[in-house]
This record gives sequence, C-alpha cells and structure tokens, in this order.
Amino acid sequence: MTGPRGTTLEQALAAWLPAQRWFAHKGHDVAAVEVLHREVLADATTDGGPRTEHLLLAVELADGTRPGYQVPLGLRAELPVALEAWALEGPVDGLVAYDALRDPECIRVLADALAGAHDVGALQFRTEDGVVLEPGMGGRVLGAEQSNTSVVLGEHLLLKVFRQVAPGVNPDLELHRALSAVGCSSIAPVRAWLQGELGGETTTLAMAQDFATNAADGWSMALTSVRDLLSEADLHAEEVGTDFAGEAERLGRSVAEVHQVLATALGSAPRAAGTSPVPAMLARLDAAVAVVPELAELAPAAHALLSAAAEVAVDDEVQRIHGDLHLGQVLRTPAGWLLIDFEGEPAKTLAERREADSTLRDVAGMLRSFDYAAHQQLHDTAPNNQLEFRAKEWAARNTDAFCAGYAEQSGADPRDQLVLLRAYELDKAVYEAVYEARNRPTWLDIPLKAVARLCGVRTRPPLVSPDDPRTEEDDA
Ligand SMILES: Nc1ncnc2c1ncn2[C@@H]1O[C@H](COP(=O)(O)OP(=O)(O)O)[C@@H](O)[C@H]1O
Ligand SMILES: O=P(O)(O)O[C@H]1O[C@H](CO)[C@@H](O[C@H]2O[C@H](CO)[C@@H](O)[C@H](O)[C@H]2O)[C@H](O)[C@H]1O
Repeated sequence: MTGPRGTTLEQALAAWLPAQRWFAHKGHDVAAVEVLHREVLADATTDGGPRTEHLLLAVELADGTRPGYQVPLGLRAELPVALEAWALEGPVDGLVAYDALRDPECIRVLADALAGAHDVGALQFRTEDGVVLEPGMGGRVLGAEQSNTSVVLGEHLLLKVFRQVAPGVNPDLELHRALSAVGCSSIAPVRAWLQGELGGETTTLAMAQDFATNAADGWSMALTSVRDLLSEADLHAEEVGTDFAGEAERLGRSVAEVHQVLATALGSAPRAAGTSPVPAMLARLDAAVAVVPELAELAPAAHALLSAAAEVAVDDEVQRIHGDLHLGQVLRTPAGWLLIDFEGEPAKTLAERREADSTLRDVAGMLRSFDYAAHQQLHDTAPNNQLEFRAKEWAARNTDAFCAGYAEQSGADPRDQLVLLRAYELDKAVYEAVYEARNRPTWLDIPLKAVARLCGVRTRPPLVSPDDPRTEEDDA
C-alpha cells in the first residue's frame, strides 16, 4: 500500500505513533511497524463520509521488543480542519488517514457494530446477556487522553479503547464483568466489549460501561481539601469545610466491598507455601536504585523494613485486586464512590497483572495517594514547618478514616497488619520514584521523602524553633 509520494502505511504509522499521547513507549525509537490485522468496518460514503478501518499493529522498537497497539483509522479524500491534528503524514491509498476516534462519523460506525453485537472479520463485538444497545449513538472523546482513549457514547456509555494491547483478556474487562455480574455498587457496570485475536489468543480490545455523569475524581476532590486546609493554616483538617475524612471513610468501605466481591466471585486462598511478596519488592528496590540514584542512600533502611515484613508475610490471603489503586482511579458520583480502571500497574505484564495478590497492595496504593495529595502543593515551595505539619495531619486523618471505613465493611482493619502494610507502601513509593523520574521529574521528591519517612530516615534538620508545631514524634 503505497501513497503517490512513496510512503507506506507502515512508515506513516511509524512516524505518527510516537507523537500520540497514549503511545506508551515514548523515548524508544520505533524501528518499524507491522500491520498484523486490517479490517474495513465501513466503506467511504458517496457524500464524502469516511472509510473506517480497524488496525492491530506490532510496533518494533529499537531494543527488539514488539508491543501490540490498536489504531482505528479514518480515511477521507478531504480532511475537515478539526481532524487535521490527528492525521498521518502522507496519503494512504490516495486518502488522508487519521485517528478514527476523533471523528464522530467513525465513532458511530464503531458504536453501531457494538450495538449489532456481531463479528466483522476477526473482530468480535459482544454485549452482556440481556443488554440491548440502541444503534446510532453519537460519541465524543472524553477530556484529555490518558493511556487509552475513552469515548462517551450517547452520553450514557463510556467506550474505552485500549491502545497498547497484549494477547489475552484484559483484567479491566475481566474484573468489571465479575463485579457487574453480582451488581457490585462500587463500579460502573460493563455492558459490551470488543475482542479480537492476537498471538493466537482472544484479546480484549475495547470495553463499554455505564458513563457516570456528574462524577468528580478523587484526586481533584482531595487536592481541593488540602488547598483549603493550607490556605488557613491555623485550622485543623476537621475544621475546614472541605474536610475529606467522611469521603475517605466511604471510600474505604467501597474498596472493601470490591475486595469482598472479587474474593467471592473469583476466589481467595492463603499465599502458596514458601512464597512471599518480599523478594519481588527487594528486586524492585534494587532495580529502582539503578534508575533513581537518590534511592541508594535509603536502600539499606528500606532493605531492613522489607526484611522485617518477610517474617510476617507468610500466611496472608491472596485474591484478585485492583492493582493500581490511587485517588485518580476513583470517581465520586451522587450515589457514592466508583472504582475505575482495573487494568493493574502499567509496568507489569498482563500475566503479572492477573495474578492473585494481597488486598493490602490496594490499601497501600490509596494511602500513598493521600500522602501525594497532602504534599503535592508543597513539594516545590520553600520549606514551611507549619504547612508541612498540616499536610501530614491531613494524610494521617484520611488514612485513619479510610482504614476505619475499610474495617467497618470487611471486619478486618488494615492497620492490624502494620508491618506488611508499610512494606506495600514502601514498594509503591519505590515504584512511584521510578514513575516520577521518568514522567514528572519535578515530583520525584514526593515519593523519595515518603521512602525516607517509611524507613525512619530523617531528611530535614531536627526541630529547632520553640514555636515549631511539630513534635519529635511527628518528625520521626
Ligand atoms: N464509568 C465512568 N464514568 C465516567 N467517567 C469515567 C468512567 N470511567 C472512567 N472515567 C473517566 O475516564 C478517565 C480515563 O479512564 P481510565 O479507565 O482511567 O483510562 P486510562 O486507562 O486511559 O487511564 C478517568 O480519569 C475518568 O475521569
Ligand atoms: O496512569 P495510571 O492511572 O495507571 O497510573 C500511573 O500514573 C499515576 C499518575 O497519574 C501514578 O500515580 C501517582 O500520582 C498520583 C497523582 O498524580 C497519585 O495520586 C498516586 O498516588 C501516585 O502513585 C501511578 O503511580 C502510575 O501507575
């Protein structure tokens, strides 16, 4: 397939992919692109409407790896100005090719295929039993793109089109379906999905679930609460109108509900004899030191904390969990909290993300997020003891409220397993240090300070001022 100027579709894609927000291999050179599968979903219409295609790609990187990617493509003879930003360089089959998910006409083709719940070549559009989707739903891409592209359909469904795809069932679909089947109130039920074949395996390509209108994400709500507290630094967290503790407690209950349903639906078991989560944590720490040299001086204390956890991590239960829980993965609707995005930690393989794990990993993820929210507005400002004291107080208050809510719902308080909980928090903070070093270097000090705090390493001068609100205990 060659354009008049000699550009092949593969070459055009190789040049285009690295510039896309969702391309997860930024910084890697794209050596070549192979089109693994190409399906025409709709031909161009006589009145100038687009041709809509679906592409599965293997993207060959300079290091020899070949991650899979999904690209629905629109093709038009003439491109409306609004689509120019999403176009590939050079014509394909004499047409201009672009990201189909930016074109409402292409989205309608996808939505109709989903409503039809049939196969198009090797693509299988599926709906849950009893679900009928009306044809003709319009669509729009939701806000800023993240790892994937999410499209609101008919203002009541959210279609998440996975961009990087690995062979197999995506845990986002698998866990959402398990939770939907029993009517779990803390997730948005899944209604339909798209699957195809990759590497000989049935592979999840997209998922449609109820769209929560009027929802606020937990991260924005928490930041507002912290901002209000810090702007009135003589007040305590409970005296501020936007105190978050009630929400944190409800959130704890929702997370516990999801854990309970996942254990009931998909099982739980004692960790296999002779296995422990700690060796993987130690390995991750050692690997992280190579990426973030600042971790080196904290490593001995971190090793000590993790070794202590190894003593107690022998008889904990494991089950399917969320795997990447933080305040950006929860939505507050008028009815309560919803957990979203059950894909698991992006750095792990699909097989690793589908392994049973400790629920403490999710709890620790949320506690780390309270710490992030508390310190995010202070991390690049001049040190201020008063404000740091308040931030710490906010994180502690919401940690307690979250754990209390979790305990009320599940009957088990995560704080009763403090040594193990601290190990999971440390493991997450180490992961975050690598994440920040690679993605947001100016935020690196947030997880680094957390690693030091969790390990009991002092990172600032001891208290000197008589009116310093910190106590030696706070400072420890
Ligand atoms: N069911 C839903 N209803 C409303 N908004 C949602 C829903 N699920 C996700 N979102 C919004 O879409 C954004 C992206 O969703 P997410 O599953 O986290 O995708 P990604 O994997 O691309 O990060 C979220 O930050 C949230 O704001
Ligand atoms: O893209 P994902 O949502 O899967 O998660 C990745 O990006 C997150 C940042 O958006 C990152 O989360 C870290 O920063 C958050 C604030 O932006 C904070 O609330 C989290 O606690 C902190 O871990 C996440 O680690 C990463 O996997």
